[in-house]
Amino acid sequence: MAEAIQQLVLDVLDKDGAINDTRTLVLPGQTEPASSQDAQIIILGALNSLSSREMITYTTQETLTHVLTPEGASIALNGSHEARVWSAVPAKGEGSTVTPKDVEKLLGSEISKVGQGRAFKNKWIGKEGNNLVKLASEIVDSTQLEMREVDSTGTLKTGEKALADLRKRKLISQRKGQWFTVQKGPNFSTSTAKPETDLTVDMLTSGAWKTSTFKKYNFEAEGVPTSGGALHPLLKVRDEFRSIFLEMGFAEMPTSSFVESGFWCFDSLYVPQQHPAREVQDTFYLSDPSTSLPPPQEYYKRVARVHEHGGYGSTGYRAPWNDAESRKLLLRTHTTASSAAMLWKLAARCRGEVDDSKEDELATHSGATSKNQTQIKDGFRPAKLFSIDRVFRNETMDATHLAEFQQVEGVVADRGLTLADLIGFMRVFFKKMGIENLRFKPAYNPYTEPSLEIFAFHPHLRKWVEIGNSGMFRPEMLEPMGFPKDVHVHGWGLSLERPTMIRYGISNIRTLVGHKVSIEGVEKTPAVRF
Ligand SMILES: N[C@@H](Cc1ccccc1)C(=O)O
Repeated sequence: MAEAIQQLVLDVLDKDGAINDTRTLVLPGQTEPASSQDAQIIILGALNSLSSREMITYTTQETLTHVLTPEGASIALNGSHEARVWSAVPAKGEGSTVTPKDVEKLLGSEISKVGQGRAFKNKWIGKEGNNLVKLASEIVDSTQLEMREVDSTGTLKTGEKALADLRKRKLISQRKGQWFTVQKGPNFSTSTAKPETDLTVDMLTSGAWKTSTFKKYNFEAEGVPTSGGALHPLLKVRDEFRSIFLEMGFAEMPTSSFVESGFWCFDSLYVPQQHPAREVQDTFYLSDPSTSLPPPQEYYKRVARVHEHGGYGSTGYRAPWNDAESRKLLLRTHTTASSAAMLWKLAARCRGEVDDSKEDELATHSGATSKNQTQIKDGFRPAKLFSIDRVFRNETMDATHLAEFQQVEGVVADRGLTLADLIGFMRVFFKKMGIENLRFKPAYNPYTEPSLEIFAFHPHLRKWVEIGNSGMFRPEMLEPMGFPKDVHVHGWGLSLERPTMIRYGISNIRTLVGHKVSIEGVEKTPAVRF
């Protein structure tokens, strides 16, 4: 129906250019003019639809007209009650006689009663004995004329007072109406086909897009309000760690490669080749390519020797060395793999491989302080290095474990460092994170001795939670690199996820993966500090 009306409006506009005279619109499939409330709603809907596509413009006028009541309609047809009474009465001296009773019989009691009253008042009829007689030889039935005028024009020339009178007599009633002035719009066309809203694959393949009309963008429309972007909590906490490192004089290590060799991830760190952490259940190995480029040969030989036979005051593992194990490619299980590679580069001066007069890339990564730079001996320069990057472990995922996570790691290389330096350093470092209550527990790492697990008291959880792992790197690791005996390196590592979860009140580590966290975890949860 709506479509048909749209078509009707367009066709009329096409012929006339505009509809600005009053037209009676006969709805398709109907014979009566559209007068009902329903019809008005249908027409309005059709006009709105066309104008939203800018095919037409229209304005609406409210109209107030009058229609005849059934009684009014009968008067328009047969005359007023008084005129009918007058017609039924003979003129004077006509011979025949008519009594009021006769009129009542003829016209019914209602018409005869009201009609006689008015006809008497108008002096149209009078009484002669018991009989009624005409007093006027001719009359003008103004009520019937008024009814006919209202019927054809909806109003009366004589004005509102006369209309009010007829309404009171219940001969006419008011009717509200609407009419529309419709004009062609900028997109006028005689076709009601809806414009396309999407450019589809089908349209592209069939070529239909060439002839299709497309719905215009409505730039006035107010879009869905977007919430502002937010930094991922891991990024925020990473920034915090990074600032702490930088203000403590650390330099950031390059850690771009996720893929490492067994050599750098384990062997260089004096992790025995039979260590369970190297099993497939704990480490992801690459199948293609599966073998790394050969590591630096001299260093490699020294590492293999210390593992198999010992040296530097150590007995070694006394287990056969496997070249293939060392060359395996894997996803790094800790960023300590990068630390090892950086320390090996740092030791280049000690091995006499770097000409001191030349500036090399190490200068930018050494993080050396000016005080320490005066201590140059054996070519060694102290260094403070850090990294924050992704590591991978073949773990079963649960609320606190992921197969990949971010590791925050620092190493400090200097002469004469002791365990007290490490512990003191940890206190300063974590204090900057707002974590003051620390405990250290002896632990084991193949590459550090002594090793310490770091615990902090969590005031909300009301318990000690492990926040990191640390230790003094072993001579079996440092001396093959070429560091002199009195150079010590301490290091520590922690996950970025754990402090982030504590800070943002996130109980499931999986929430930290993906974009949901910005809505669920961060915006709704106030930051919790230790
Ligand atoms: N690699 C250790 C962290 C660590 C780094 C350096 C020294 C000691 C420990 C870990 O993954 O937990």
